[in-house]
Amino acid sequence: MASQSARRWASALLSPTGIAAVLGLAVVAVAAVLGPIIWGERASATDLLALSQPPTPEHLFGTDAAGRDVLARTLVATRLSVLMALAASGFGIVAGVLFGLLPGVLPARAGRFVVAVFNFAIAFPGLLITIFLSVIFGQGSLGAVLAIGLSIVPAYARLTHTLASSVDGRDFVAAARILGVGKSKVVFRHILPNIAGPLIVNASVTVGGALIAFASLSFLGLGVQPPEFDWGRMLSEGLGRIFVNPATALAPGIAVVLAGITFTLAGETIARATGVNPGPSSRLRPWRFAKILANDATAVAAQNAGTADKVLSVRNLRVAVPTDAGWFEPVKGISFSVARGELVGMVGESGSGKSLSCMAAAGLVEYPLRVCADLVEFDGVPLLQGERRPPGSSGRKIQRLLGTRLAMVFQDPMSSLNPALKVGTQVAEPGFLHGGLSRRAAWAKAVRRLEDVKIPLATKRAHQHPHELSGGMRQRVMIAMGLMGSPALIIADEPTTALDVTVQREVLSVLNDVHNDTGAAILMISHDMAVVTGLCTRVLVMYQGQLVEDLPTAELLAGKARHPYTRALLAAVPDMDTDRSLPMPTIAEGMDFSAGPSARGEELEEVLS
Ligand SMILES: Nc1ncnc2c1ncn2[C@@H]1O[C@H](COP(=O)(O)OP(=O)(O)OP(=O)(O)O)[C@@H](O)[C@H]1O
Repeated sequence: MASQSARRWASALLSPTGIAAVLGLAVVAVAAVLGPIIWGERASATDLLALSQPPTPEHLFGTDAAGRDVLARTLVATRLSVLMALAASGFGIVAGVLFGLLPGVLPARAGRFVVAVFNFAIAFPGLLITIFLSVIFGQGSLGAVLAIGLSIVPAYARLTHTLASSVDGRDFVAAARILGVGKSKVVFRHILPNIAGPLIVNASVTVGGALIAFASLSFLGLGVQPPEFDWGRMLSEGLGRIFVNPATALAPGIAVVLAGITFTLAGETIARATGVNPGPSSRLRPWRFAKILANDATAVAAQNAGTADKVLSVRNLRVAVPTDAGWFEPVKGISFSVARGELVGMVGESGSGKSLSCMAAAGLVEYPLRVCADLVEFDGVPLLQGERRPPGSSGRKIQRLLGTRLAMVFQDPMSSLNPALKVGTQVAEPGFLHGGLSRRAAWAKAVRRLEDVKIPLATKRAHQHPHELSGGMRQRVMIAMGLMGSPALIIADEPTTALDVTVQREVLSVLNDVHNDTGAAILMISHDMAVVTGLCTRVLVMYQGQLVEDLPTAELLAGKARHPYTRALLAAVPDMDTDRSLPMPTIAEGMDFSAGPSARGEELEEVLS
């Protein structure tokens, strides 16, 4: 675990962002520590013969109105500018985090009051609060630190509260509460460690923001007062003479921007190192194509030949996931197709790559994962060739095609429906997005579709939110949403796993009815052999990212599976004749089926015996 985290830090620090952040921080640190020692004298030395001079070899950024070297002053000002930004951010962040966690510790009513207070404070622009507070605290560095620190508090409190609320609903927090763990212990032991990552990342970005806030305050004459000077004060002095000598404002301006970028890059690096934002893998591309077929129109035509009767054709599809140790391929070059109107099942153990394959085929796999294929074609339109969209196919056209001709039904309908929107609004959406219907017409069609999937009192249900529906109804809502277009294919990813047995039957029967009524093909992903063999006419078997078997259901049930893994999978399914006094056959983890259909190792015999 420790070495994994060390590897992640090493990879983050060695990325271009990490290197830039480290170099930037080193420059800022050296200037802050050594600046006043090395350039302190030069920064305060006035040269009455060189007042407001433009850049010269002796004064690279010219001199100010008192004849002092602007570059030396900028370097010396680093210490005060950075220290003040760090102090204000530290104060604001600590107070903000404590304030944001407070609602979790206080009784419900008091907690709501606290939330209302920081929500109220956040409604005011940060700079306005800063100016208001600095007028109260008085001019000078201490007043500026307090004013900027306090203005950071509401935003940080809100961020902390939002992050804490998202963790608060998790099962482990509920378990801790059931065990009688006190409120503050739950907050500090269970919630805070789980939100620390994003808070730390935001902290470094906040330091960059604070630097700019100090510059703004000094620019308004409210921050640091002479003889002290920071970048903001220098900016304000320089801008007064910008038409006479622009270089005097340029040097502190560049310093503020560079320091701001440095802290932001540092935040990005910490995010990658702590896993909050994984970032791109160190190796840019998992695959190297000797020749990108996408550029070859003849190759496209040749590849498309023979796919007309297919609603989905997938050739050599691969998905790669970036990990600390390089690229991991959960889908290793699979090829399959679904004919128009066909019922195909995809089975395999958990983690075999079923969902990822189908999501990748539907173009739903996102960065940082990478997808490539010799060809993915849906409804006669090539979607992917190599790692890109084939030339000539527009993203808009593909989006419209997928929006109207492909329906997806996911395992957990609660997380695939937006809890904040009414069911009818969500079902109607494809109607006015892709179907060219008015909102009213789309709503009416949505209600008809809810009736089609046998939702009782569809008009009333359309006005309800997802949490007011049962699990089976939510699943039917997802199917109804797919029916707003004229789907050629429904990809159902474990649509019945989260439902009880009777509701499972209802949902399967709705899917079957939809297939019969519309002629849509169905690609049903499941680890339940009974569900797949009950509905589908052909079965695809996935094992460790590979498609190891593709055969008609009748042959599968007749014991004609050729691959040892499929036979092992079938052997592990109980039936009415199974002797319940004997332990069920299991497929041990790590069993080697790689030798393919001809393998007849001892392991297999053990499973099948
Ligand atoms: N977004 C992702 N980021 C990283 N790894 C992923 C991601 N999605 C899937 N994987 C990995 O890819 C592998 C295949 O996942 P997939 O969801 O396709 O499995 P599955 O066969 O559908 O399993 P299950 O039946 O449990 O849903 C797993 O090892 C999983 O951890």
